[in-house]
Amino acid sequence: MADCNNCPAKDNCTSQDICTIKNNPYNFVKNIIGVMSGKGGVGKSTISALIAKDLKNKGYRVGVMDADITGPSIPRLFQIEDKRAAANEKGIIPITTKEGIKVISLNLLMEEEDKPVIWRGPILSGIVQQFWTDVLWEELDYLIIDMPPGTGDVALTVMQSIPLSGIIMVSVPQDLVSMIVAKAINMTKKLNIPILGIVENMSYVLCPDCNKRIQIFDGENTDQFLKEYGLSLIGELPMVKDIANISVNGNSELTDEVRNIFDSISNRIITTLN
Ligand SMILES: Nc1ncnc2c1ncn2[C@@H]1O[C@H](COP(=O)(O)OP(=O)(O)OP(=O)(O)O)[C@@H](O)[C@H]1O
Repeated sequence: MADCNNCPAKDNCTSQDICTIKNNPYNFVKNIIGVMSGKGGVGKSTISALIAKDLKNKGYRVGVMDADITGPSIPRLFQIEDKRAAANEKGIIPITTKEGIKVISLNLLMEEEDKPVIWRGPILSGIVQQFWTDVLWEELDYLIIDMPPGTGDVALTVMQSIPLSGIIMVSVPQDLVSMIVAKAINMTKKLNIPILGIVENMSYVLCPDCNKRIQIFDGENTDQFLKEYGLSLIGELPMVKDIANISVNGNSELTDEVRNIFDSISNRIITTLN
């Protein structure tokens, strides 16, 4: 029988008898959102960080778990790459960013951030499990999990050993309708995890001189694809320098256009999970 007292899923769960999820008795996390993509490099980590910052701005208690163990970019996105997490008898203490967001990443536990982790799947999966069971998240309204790209071993571990409230799927226009995204969507559906929506990153380029939107890919089959899978597009982000530079400048350079898109994405998350 699972330990359900402080499980975020306890109100809607029907599988207490067979559930094997372990929860940390010190943690009370209300909502857990996995940010997933069919393949790497589409902006999943950047979007995880910017959703977390927007939720924090709205006054929520927010944490970010970097489950992309072999490509951990979350510490740099929060400019905490020089910090190292400590532990006490209760568990691992996440680093708190200047915005007040709690963050854990393997890089915050490694001596040097550029040392590769040459470990096989079961060890990587074990680390992700520990990020849930052994990190002192304490009370959070939202825990954002930057998932590893694709549908491999570690992604499966996140989905099976952490009680996710929902998934945000990140894609780029040229592969929104592709088989790779469909695989990730089907995996999520098979594991009965709700998809809160799709965020299309690098949807268009904004001309820095005239502010004209340039749509590089026409995305003509997108509507049909979304309809087929019963999903909605909850944000379309431009490809712009201020997003590419958040690990250097933080949020300070973000335009109102980009801020408004994240405001609307996080509002959708809040209302869907309420
Ligand atoms: N909308 C955007 N405009 C400009 N640059 C972007 C945008 N989104 C992401 N990038 C840049 O694209 C690169 C990849 O982004 P990111 O690391 O967030 O992707 P990822 O999907 O998490 O990658 P991985 O799967 O390898 O971890 C980064 O250099 C990031 O700064």
